[in-house]
Amino acid sequence: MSAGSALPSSGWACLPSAPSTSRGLGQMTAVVTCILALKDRFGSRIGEERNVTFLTRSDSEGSRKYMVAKLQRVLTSPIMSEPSTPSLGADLYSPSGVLQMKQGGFADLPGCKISDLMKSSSLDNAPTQSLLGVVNSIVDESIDRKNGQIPYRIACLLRKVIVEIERRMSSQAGHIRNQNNLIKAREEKYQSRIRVLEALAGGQSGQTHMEKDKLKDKGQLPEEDMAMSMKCQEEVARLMKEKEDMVTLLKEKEDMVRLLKEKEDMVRLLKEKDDIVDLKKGKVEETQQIVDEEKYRLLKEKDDTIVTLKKEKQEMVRSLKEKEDMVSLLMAKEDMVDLKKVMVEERQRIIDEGNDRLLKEKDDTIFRFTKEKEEMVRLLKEKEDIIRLMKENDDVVRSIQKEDMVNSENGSIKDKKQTTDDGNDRLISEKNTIVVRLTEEKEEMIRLLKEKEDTIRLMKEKEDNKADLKKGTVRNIKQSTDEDTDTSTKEKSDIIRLMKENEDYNNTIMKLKLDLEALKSLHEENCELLESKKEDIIKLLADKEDNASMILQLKQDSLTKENEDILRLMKEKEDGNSIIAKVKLEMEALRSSYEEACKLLESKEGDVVRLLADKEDNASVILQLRQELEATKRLHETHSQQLETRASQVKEELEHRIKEVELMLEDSIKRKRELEEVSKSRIQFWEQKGIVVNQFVGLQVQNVQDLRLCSVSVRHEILNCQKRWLEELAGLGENLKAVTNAAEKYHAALEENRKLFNEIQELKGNIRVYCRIRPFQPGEDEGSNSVEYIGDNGELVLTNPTKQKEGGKNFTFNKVFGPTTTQDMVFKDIQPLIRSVLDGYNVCIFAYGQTGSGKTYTMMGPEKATEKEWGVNYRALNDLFNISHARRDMITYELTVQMIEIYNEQIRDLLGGGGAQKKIGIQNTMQPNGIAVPDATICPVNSTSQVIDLMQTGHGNRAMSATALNERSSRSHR
Ligand SMILES: Nc1ncnc2c1ncn2[C@@H]1O[C@H](COP(=O)(O)OP(=O)(O)OP(=O)(O)O)[C@@H](O)[C@H]1O
Repeated sequence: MSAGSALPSSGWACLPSAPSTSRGLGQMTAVVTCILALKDRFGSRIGEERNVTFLTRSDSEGSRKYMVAKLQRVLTSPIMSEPSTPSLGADLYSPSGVLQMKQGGFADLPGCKISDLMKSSSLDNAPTQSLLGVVNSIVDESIDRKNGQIPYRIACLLRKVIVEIERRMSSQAGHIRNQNNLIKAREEKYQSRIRVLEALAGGQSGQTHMEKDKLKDKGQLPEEDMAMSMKCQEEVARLMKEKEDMVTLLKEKEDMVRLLKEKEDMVRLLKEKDDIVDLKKGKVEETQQIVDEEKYRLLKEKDDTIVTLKKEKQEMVRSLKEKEDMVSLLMAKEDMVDLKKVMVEERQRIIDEGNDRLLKEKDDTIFRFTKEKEEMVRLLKEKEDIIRLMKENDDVVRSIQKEDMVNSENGSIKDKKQTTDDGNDRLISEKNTIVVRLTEEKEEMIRLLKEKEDTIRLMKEKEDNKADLKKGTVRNIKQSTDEDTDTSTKEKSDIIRLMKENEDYNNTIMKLKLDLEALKSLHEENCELLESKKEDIIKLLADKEDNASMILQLKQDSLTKENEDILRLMKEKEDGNSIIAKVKLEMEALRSSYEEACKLLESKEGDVVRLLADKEDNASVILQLRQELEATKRLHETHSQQLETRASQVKEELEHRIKEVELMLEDSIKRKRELEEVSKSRIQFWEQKGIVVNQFVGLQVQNVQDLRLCSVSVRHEILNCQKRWLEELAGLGENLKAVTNAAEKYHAALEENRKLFNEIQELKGNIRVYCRIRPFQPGEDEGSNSVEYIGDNGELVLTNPTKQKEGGKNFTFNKVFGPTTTQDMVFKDIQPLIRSVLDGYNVCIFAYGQTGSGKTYTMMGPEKATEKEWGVNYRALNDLFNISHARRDMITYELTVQMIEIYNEQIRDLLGGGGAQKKIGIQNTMQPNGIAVPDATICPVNSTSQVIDLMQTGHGNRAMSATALNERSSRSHR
C-alpha cells in the first residue's frame, strides 16, 4: 500500500463477533413444515380457504391460479389490509406482476423482480395477512411443484417475508404487553379514582354494594353467553365513552376543587392581607404614636432645653449684672465709705458742736428754768401775799361790813368807806402791779418758750441733719446691702438696726416735738387763760367801778376767783415744773442714747474697716469671677449656639420625618382603601363564585353519585375486558409459543437462507467495485468534463477533452453512481452487504481515488452533515444498531470499533490514547477471533453516537493536512 492511498479514510473495519450459526444449505422440508403450521395458525382467520388450499394442492396449475387469486384477495381485502399502510399489491405486485404470477406463480417471477421486491420497502408496508398469504402461496407452490424444494430467489423472498412476519409478531407481542400494562395502569387509576369518588360520595356504600351486586350479576351474562360478545363490545364502547365522560367530569371536578382551593387560598390570602393591612395600620398608628410621642418629647425637651437655657442665660445675665452691680456697689460702697468717713467726721464735729451748744443751752435753760422757778416761787409768794391780802381784804370787807352795820347804826360809815376806798385803791394798784408783773411774766414765758422753740428747732435741725446723715448712710448701706446681699448680710442687719435706731430717734424726737407742742399749747392756753383772766379782772374792775355797791361781793367773788386762778396757776406751774423735769429726763435719755449712738458709730467704723477689707477681697474675687464669668459666658454662648443649631437640626429632622410618616400614612391609607375595595370586589366575586361553585358542587355530587355508579359498572366492564384480554393474551401466548417454535424452526431455515444469501453475494462477487462521479465544485471548469457515458450495468466511458479524436476509454464496474446520485442511493446498494456482517461475514468497504475526488464525502459525508447527508459509515452503523436492537430478544450482537492509520508505511492506532505509539502489526485474518490488527485498541459500542465520538477522536489523532487540491483533505500526510 502506498503512502498516498488511505485505507482508513476509505476503509474502516467493522469486525463483529456474530453468533455462530449453521451455514450449510439443508433441506427445506422442516421449513415448509414450520410454515405450514404457521399457515394453519393464521389461516384460521381466512376461514375455510385453508381447506381449499389443501384440496387443490395436487393441481399445480390450478393451485397457482388459486394462489394468485388468493393473493389478490388477500392483498385487496379491506379486512386484512391495514388501512394506514399502503397496499402491498400496489407496490410489490403490480397488475403486470400479478398477471405474470397468474401465468407462472412465484417460481416463474424473474430474479430482478424478486430482488426488487426484496430491496424495496413494500414488504415493510404490506399487511401481515398478505405476507402470510404470500408465505402460504410459496409453500403451497413449493409443495405442489418441487416436493418441498424452493428456488433460491423464492427462498430469499420467503426468508425476507418470514423475517418481516417475525418482526411484526415480536412487535405485536410487545404491543400487547404494553397494552396489558396500560390497561393495568388504567385499571389502577380508575380504582384509585373510584376510591376517591367513594370517599367523596360518603355514606353511599350500601347503595354502591347494591349496585356492585347488580353489576356483578350483569357481568356474569357475557360469560354465560358468548353470542352476546358483540353487544358487550358495544357496551364496552359505551362504557368507555361514559368513562371518558366520567374522566372529563372528574377533570372538571378536579378543576372545581382546584378552583375551590384557589378560592380558599384567595380568601386566606385576603384574610392575611387584611391582617397585614390591620397590622400595618396598627404599626402605622403605633409609629405615628411613637413619632408623636417622640416629637412631643423632643419638642418638650427642646422647650425645656430652651427654657433651661433661657433661665441659665437669664441667671447668667442676672449673675453678671449682679456681679457688675456688686462691683459698682462695691465701688459705690467704697465711695460711700469714704463719704461716710467724711460724714462721720463731720457729724462727729457737728455732734460735738451740738453737744457743746446743747450743753450750753441746757445750762442756760437750766439756769433760766431755775430763774423761772425762782420767779415762780416769787410769784407764788406774791400769790400767797395776794391771797393773804385778799384774805386781809376779806377780813377788811367783813370788818367793813361789820363796821357798816355798826356805822349804819353809828353814822360813821363815811370813814369806813374812805378806808375801804383806800384799801380798794391799794388793792387795785396791787392788782395792777400783779397784772403788770404777770404780763411781764407772761412775756418772759413767751420769750422762754420762743427760746425753747428755737432750741428745739435747733435740736430738730441737728436731729434732721443727723437723720439725713444717718439716712444717707443707711441708704448707702441699704443700697450696698441690697446689692451685695450675699456678701454683706451682716452689714444689712446693722443697717436695719441703725434704721430702727434712727426710727427710734425720730420717734423720740417726734415725741419730744409733740411734748413741746403740748407744752406750747398748754402755755398758749395758759396765756389765753391769763388773757381771759386779765379780761375778767378788767371786767371785774370795771364792774367794781360800775358797781361800787357790789364791790364787796364782787371783791369777794373776784378774790375767790383769783384765789382759784392762783391755785390753778400754781398747779399749772407745778405741772410745768414736772414737765420740765420730764423734759430734763428725756434730754438726759436723749443724751445717753446719743452717746450710745456714738458708740455704735464707733463700732460701725470697725465694721466699715472690715467691710473695706472684705471689699478688697471681694474685688479680687469679683475680678476672678468676672474672668470666670466671661469664660462661662463664652462657653455658654457656644453651648447655646450648639444647642440652638442642634435643636433646629432636630426640628428639621423631625419635621422631615413627620412629613415622611404623614406621606407614608397617606400612602398606606390609600393602599388600604384600594385593597379594601379590591378585596370587597373580590369577596363579592368569590361569593358569587362560591354560590355558583356550591350549585356546581351540588350538581357534581349528583354527578359523582351517577359517576360512581357508572364507575362501578365501568370497573366491572373493565374487569370483564381484562378477563377477555387475558384470555386473548393467553391465546396470543399460545400463538406466540407456536410462533416461537416456528421461529426456532425458522432460524434454521433462516440460517439456510443466510447461507443462500451469502452465496448470492458471493455469486455477485465478494469483491465489488463501485464508481462514484462527484459533481463539479464551484470554481471548477465544467468544460473539462471527461465522463462521456454512464451505463446502467456499470459501464463508463471516459474521454480526454484535450484529445477528443482519440475516442473514449471504456471501463466496467459493478455499478457507476453519477454526479446526481444521493448518499442514500449509494448506501442502499451497499446495505445488504453490510447486513451480512450480522450473519458473521467479514465485510470491508474502502474508497479509493485521488485527492479531492470525494472519498471522505462518500464515506463520512460533508462537514456538519445533516442526516440526509450522512455518509456510508454513519448509515451502516445506524442500520446495524437498528437491526441488533430489533433482534435483541433473539440474539445479542457485540459491536466493537478499531481505528488505525497507515502513514509512512507504519500502522498507527488512532484510539490508543495520547501516549507513545506502540508498534502494531497486521495479523493473518485466520486468527481465532478473526481480528486482523489485534494490538490496536478495541472499543465496544452500543450506538451510532458512540461510534461517531470514537471516529472524531480517531480523526483528531490522524496525521493529515490540506492538499493542493483539497483543503479538507483526509489523507494521512503532513
Ligand atoms: N458526490 C458529491 N457531491 C457533492 N460534493 C462532493 C461530492 N463528492 C465530493 N464532493 C466535494 O468535493 C470535495 C472533495 O471531496 P473529499 O474531501 O471527499 O475528497 P477526498 O477524496 O476525500 O480527498 P482527500 O483524498 O484529499 O482526502 C469536498 O468539498 C466535497 O464536499
